[in-house]
Amino acid sequence: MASASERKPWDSSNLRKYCLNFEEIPRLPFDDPRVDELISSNPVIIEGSNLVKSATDKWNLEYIERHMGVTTNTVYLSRNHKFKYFDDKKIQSRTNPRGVEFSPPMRKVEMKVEEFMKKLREWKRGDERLYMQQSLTAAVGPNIVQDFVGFNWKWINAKQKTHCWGKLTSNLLYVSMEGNVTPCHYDEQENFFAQVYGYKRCILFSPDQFQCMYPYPVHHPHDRQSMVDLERPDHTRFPRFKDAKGVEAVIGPGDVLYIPIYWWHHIESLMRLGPTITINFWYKAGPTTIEYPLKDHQKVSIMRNIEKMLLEVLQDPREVGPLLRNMVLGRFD
Ligand SMILES: O=C(O)C(=O)C[C@H](CCCc1ccccc1)C(=O)O
Ligand SMILES: [Zn+2]
Repeated sequence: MASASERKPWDSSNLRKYCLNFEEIPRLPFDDPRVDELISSNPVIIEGSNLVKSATDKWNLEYIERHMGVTTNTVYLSRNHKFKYFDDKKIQSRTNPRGVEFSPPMRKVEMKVEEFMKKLREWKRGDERLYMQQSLTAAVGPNIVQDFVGFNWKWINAKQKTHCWGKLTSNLLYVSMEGNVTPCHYDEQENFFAQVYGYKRCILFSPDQFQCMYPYPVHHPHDRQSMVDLERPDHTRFPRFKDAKGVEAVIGPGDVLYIPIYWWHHIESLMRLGPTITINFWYKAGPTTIEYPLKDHQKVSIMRNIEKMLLEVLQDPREVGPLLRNMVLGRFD
């Protein structure tokens, strides 16, 4: 019988079941030269970087509650376990004059950290689930500022330089309930995803899986999210999804997952294993050198620009699909 320290902290009963099988994301020590060979076009879990050691050593919910400071924090509430992000600027935008109906799947409230933690402690089945997603700024308490200052900036600044990324735009602090799911989406920034407390399962798909992932239209509030429900995929509407090839890993305290720009990612806090705390490091993309053949993420960016331009000229989002269909059907086969 493995001792408590060697016993695996989780097993398959903590993971949600999906119809796809996934390859494992490689795990490498931070000083392994293969890390830099993988970065910028492949995900990789980097071990032993001590990137957020000042946090993994001390942070838990009690510490966050005591030191988060007096400002309110952004908390999402969902009636189910899915926290499907939506861009509220796209709900009643001028290019959506007829208000194509959209019912947000979750709601956003500003909460003091004490209130958030109280709701977490008193949560019972049937209550709305909570997910705090707060940008780490100087407004947090002095202890957390101190821990932030103590991150391994030497290591991550060197990574930013080696890979010619743009500036660090934000560090988001995620405090999630067990079992919460962030459905599959991509971001337009490079991401070092540092796990501080608890375990998260991360399922990633490359940008070249675009045809299998069926993203919402760019003008839709769920822009950048996949329309496919990983738990109950509609194989009639999304026939190519069954061919999607994903990679996955469960990350724990001290692990840093590199999520390359434009890579699809689904993130779940393991079930029945308690709350999770993560800090992300979002970087602007580096300069785009145009070399042929174009990379798949560059084609995603081109498709996004075409949809944006069409919306600008057509104005009515309902005309974008028909025009694109008329333009390609039977003409480029
Ligand atoms: O760090 C990342 O990129 C993640 O996706 C982390 C994810 C929460 C992200 C919430 C969100 C989704 C879409 C747009 C902006 C924000 C998690 O850890 O649950
Ligand atoms: Zn994301």
